[in-house]
Amino acid sequence: MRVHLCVVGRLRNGPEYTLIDDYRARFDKTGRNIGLGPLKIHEVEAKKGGGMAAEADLLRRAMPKGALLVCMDERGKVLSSPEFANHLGKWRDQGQGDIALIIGGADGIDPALRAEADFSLSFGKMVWPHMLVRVMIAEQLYRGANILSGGPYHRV
Ligand SMILES: C[S@@+](CC[C@H](N)C(=O)[O-])C[C@H]1O[C@@H](n2cnc3c(N)ncnc32)[C@H](O)[C@@H]1O
Repeated sequence: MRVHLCVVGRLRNGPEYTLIDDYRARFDKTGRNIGLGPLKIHEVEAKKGGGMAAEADLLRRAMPKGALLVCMDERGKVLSSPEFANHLGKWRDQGQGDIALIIGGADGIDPALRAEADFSLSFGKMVWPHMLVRVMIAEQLYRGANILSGGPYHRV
């Protein structure tokens, strides 16, 4: 199951970029044996003043047709890491070819796109900067793949 991280705004070689790339590589390596990956990152940027609706159009175009749509949203469902891993495993086992994880920009995700989501995932009620959310979800994808593969990375 291919995973697409569709995000608003471009990161240019900052510290977050290095971390995301590290977790992306680890996810791909671990996921390869268990039918997960690769993780692809799609950065979109609307013209200045385009607003959430313009960003939503670009995000819709960035995700593959038929992808399961997961919106990152502080109002969404809070999961433990094993629960998130189970969701990944369930979607994979259902034969889902692609999932798209969406992270909004400074104004958030357009409500119309949020309403289209198959699942909304929250990292808690606090609002995090989108660059950090990218790092956090990349890490949780790697952690989830490790849990599903029986690896030692996740310890409670
Ligand atoms: C700076 S936040 C935008 C917040 C915006 N004020 C809103 O109401 O949606 C940028 C993006 O990061 C993600 N995000 C921020 N905090 C989050 C959280 N606690 N859980 C899940 N995603 C979060 C969401 O995708 C959000 O659109």
